[in-house]
Order: sequence, then C-alpha cells, then structure tokens
Amino acid sequence: MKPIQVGLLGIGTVGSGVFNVLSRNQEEIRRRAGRGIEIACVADLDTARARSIVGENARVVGDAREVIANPEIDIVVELIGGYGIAKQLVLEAIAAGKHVVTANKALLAVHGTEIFKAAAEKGVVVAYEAAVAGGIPIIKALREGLAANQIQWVAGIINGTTNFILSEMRDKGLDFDVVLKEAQALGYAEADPTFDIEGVDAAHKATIMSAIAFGIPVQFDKAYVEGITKLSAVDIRYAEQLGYRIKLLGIAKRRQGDATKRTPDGVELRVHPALVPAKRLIANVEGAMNAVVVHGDAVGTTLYYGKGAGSEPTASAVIADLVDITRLIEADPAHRVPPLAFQSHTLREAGQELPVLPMADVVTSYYLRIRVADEAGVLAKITGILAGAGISIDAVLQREADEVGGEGSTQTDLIILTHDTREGDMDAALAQIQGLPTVLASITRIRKEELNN
Ligand SMILES: NC(=O)C1=CN([C@@H]2O[C@H](COP(=O)(O)OP(=O)(O)OC[C@H]3O[C@@H](n4cnc5c(N)ncnc54)[C@H](O)[C@@H]3O)[C@@H](O)[C@H]2O)C=CC1
Ligand SMILES: N[C@@H](CC=O)C(=O)O
Ligand code: NA
Repeated sequence: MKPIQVGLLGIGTVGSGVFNVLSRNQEEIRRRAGRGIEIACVADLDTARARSIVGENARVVGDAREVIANPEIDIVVELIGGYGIAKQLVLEAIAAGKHVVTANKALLAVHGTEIFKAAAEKGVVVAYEAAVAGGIPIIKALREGLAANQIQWVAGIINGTTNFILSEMRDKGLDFDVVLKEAQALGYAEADPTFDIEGVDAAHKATIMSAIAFGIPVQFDKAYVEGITKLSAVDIRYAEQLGYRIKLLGIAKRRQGDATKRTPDGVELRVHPALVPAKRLIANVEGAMNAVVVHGDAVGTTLYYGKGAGSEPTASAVIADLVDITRLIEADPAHRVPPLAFQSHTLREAGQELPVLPMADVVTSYYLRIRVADEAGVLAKITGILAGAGISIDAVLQREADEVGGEGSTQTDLIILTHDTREGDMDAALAQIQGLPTVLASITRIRKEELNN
C-alpha cells in the first residue's frame, strides 16, 4: 500500500524532531501503523534551513498553502505555533479534507471549539497529543485509558521551562534570567517566553485537560493564570524548611458544591505556583520534566511522567498521532475516538451544569508570609482576623528577627499554613491583615496542594 503522505507546516524544534524520528524509526513505525508514513512536503518560511534538515527526501516550499492544496497530502502537521496564521492554515487544511495533527495548545485552548466543529463537519481528525505534556501520552490516558472513571481532578507540572527554571534556581542558585536563556537555547520555551513564565502555556494545557476530563468546552478565558515571576527565593527556602517544594501547577478539579462552605458545583481551572509536600513523587519532578497526576473515582490516583518539551520527545507524540490516524484512516468517522473524549452531542455547554468557577469560589489551603513589626500582640491580631473569617490554621512559624533583617532587626516574618478555605474568604481576611499598622510589607500568599485524595 502506498505510504501515507504527510505535509509538515513549520520545521523548527518540533518539526525537525518529527522528520528525524520518522526517518530513523520508519520501519518500526510502518509495522505498527500497517503502512509507511512519509513526509512528502515541508513548508517553512526559512526554506534554506528546511532544506538543510530534509535534504533530498522531501519537497520544500515557502508557502504553507501549497502543501494544503496538494491533493497527494493525506495529513497536515501544523508545527508553526500561535493563534494567527496557524489557525487559518488548520481551518484551511480541514476545509480541504485533510486530517490534521498539531502540537499547538494555544490554538486549541482558545479556538478548539471552532476547530473541532469544523473537523467534525468535514469528517476529519484533529489530533493533538503533543499539545499537552509533550511526549507523555496524557491525552490518550485521559481519553481512552481512564474512560471508565469520573475524573475528580487533574494536577500537573505541565510547563518544562518553568520547572527547569525553578529547579536550576534552587539547586544551583542561578538567576532567573540566566536559566530562562538556557531553557530557550535548549528549545523548551515558547516563541514568546512570557507564555511560559507567566503561566499562560500551562493554562492552555490545563484548559485542554479540563475539557477532556469533564466533558466541558475549552474555556481558556475562564482560567486563573499566575506564573512564577513573583516568586521569591525566600519563599522557596521557607517552603523547603516546612517540608514542601514550590511547583507551578496546572489544576483542573471538579468541585461538588457545599452549602455550609458556600461553594457551588463547578470546575476549578487554575495555574499558579503551589506548595506540594516534598514526599509526593510530583514534588521531585525536576528540570524540564513534566508530570501529571489524575485522580479518578474508580482507579484512584495515577501518575504520568516524562519529557514535556524538546524536539524528539514532542515529536514522539506527533508521530503517535500520525500512527493513530493511519490505522483509522479508512474507518467510519463515527467510530473514531471523540476528539474531546466525550461524544460531541453530550458535551456540556459553556457555563451550564459544570461552569468554570471564579477564583473566589476555589477551595484550597495556603502558605502566608507576613512581614511584621517584631512586637507583642501582632500574632494574636492576625490569627484573630483569620479565625473571624472562619479560616483554620494548620501551623504558625516565626522566623528569628536577625534571619529577616539582620542582627537587632525590629522586623520578623510570620509564616502561617492554613487548612482548606474558600479563596474569597481568604481575600477578605488578607485585606484586613494588610491594613494593620504592624504589617510592614505586601503579604505573600502561595496556595498549597496536598494532592492526596
Ligand atoms: N518546543 C517544544 O518543546 C514544544 C513545542 N510545542 C508546540 O509546537 C509548535 C512548534 O513549536 P517549535 O517547534 O518549538 O517552534 P519553532 O519556532 O522552533 O518552529 C516553528 C517553525 O515554523 C516556521 N514558520 C513560522 N511561520 C510560518 C509560516 N507562516 N509558514 C511556514 N512556516 C512558518 C518557523 O520558521 C519555524 O521553523 C508550537 O505550537 C509549540 O507551542 C509543543 C510541545 C513542546
Ligand atoms: N514551552 C513549553 C513547551 C512544551 O509544551 C514548555 O516549556 O513546557
Ligand atoms: Na502529550
């Protein structure tokens, strides 16, 4: 049988990985797919670089639309990135009846509903394993392996760049900017690295996971997004002393409403730095590695670990999608795995039944660091405000004054760990505490995730 003909749009970090792995493992891949898979045509703005990668083995063009218009091409692989031209090209490829593979989480988290609808109308597949946690087959796990479960929560280290930065800063004492440059040189970072460090990339991925875990549409605009740029070395150190590691987590959690806690039913969708107990496996995921914990009602807690970024690890996921499509290319579209895990007519409407909750309704525990005047009665005032807001305290620590401001300092840091509380109640209490004259600096608040049930 004639090999499946693939057109590659963009041959940068991931595209070159796809080309190299497909060439290296072509015989093994053919035996798995039942047919050869061949990159027939590559489009990249930098045609000279593209030619230097593919040599004489594929046609190179500068205009992606030439690939889409080519009737010989069965599958278009979009590896350009971003929401701009990539969106137009994906929609044009679908309209031309091509199956599409993409690693573009930004595109799917923001425009996924439109793209999957267009694909369903045309009877083509849009596959996206590489878009979440790179080489880890988390989309397959959520969509197929865990199909029996009510998924209760998904929490993951899903941005390699920020995990690499946090690890290098902690272990080698390197500066943020130095490590970010290294992550860029290693091909981990997005074209615009603010997407990584401000949590946007992780939120794109968490948005996609929330959709396939709970049968809701992708709603990136409702995600809470906080990156690692405001983290300070002192909190990383204090967290360690308390038996925690700080990780940037992407969380999608189904929340059952609780009248006494005044919390409604819905889905928490959030990305932020979090204290995770150091004894958890996920707390020990270092460097550019990713890990995703999924908790299902039947299976309990499962953990998926591996390389979430980089050329060949990401290519591994892209090629797995190519193999899937090759195996199913002749199958009736109605019998394919639904792109968002649930049959499309059963997907919930945005905001209905399981709305994405506002941050005020999120329930979690907290680490607070409060710089105060080192004088009697300060702690009692603060704990009094927390108690008045119904916030229960798990532990309180006071740093020695000379640890904070040097010998003879009149300032100290109070570190408070709380039990689970509604974020809205915490906001109100912190506003009151911040107003106390004995509170000398902006309060640091980092959420704490036990990830144990
Ligand atoms: N680098 C990584 O580790 C991972 C990247 N991804 C995603 O994969 C996609 C590609 O990322 P990278 O390979 O890292 O990016 P890259 O910047 O290395 O490669 C993009 C390529 O697209 C080409 N390009 C740009 N505009 C074009 C156009 N109009 N027509 C044809 N070619 C064009 C560029 O010249 C470049 O060669 C992005 O969506 C990214 O978010 C996903 C997982 C991991
Ligand atoms: N920039 C991303 C690349 C993979 O998705 C990351 O650092 O994880
Ligand atoms: Na993946």
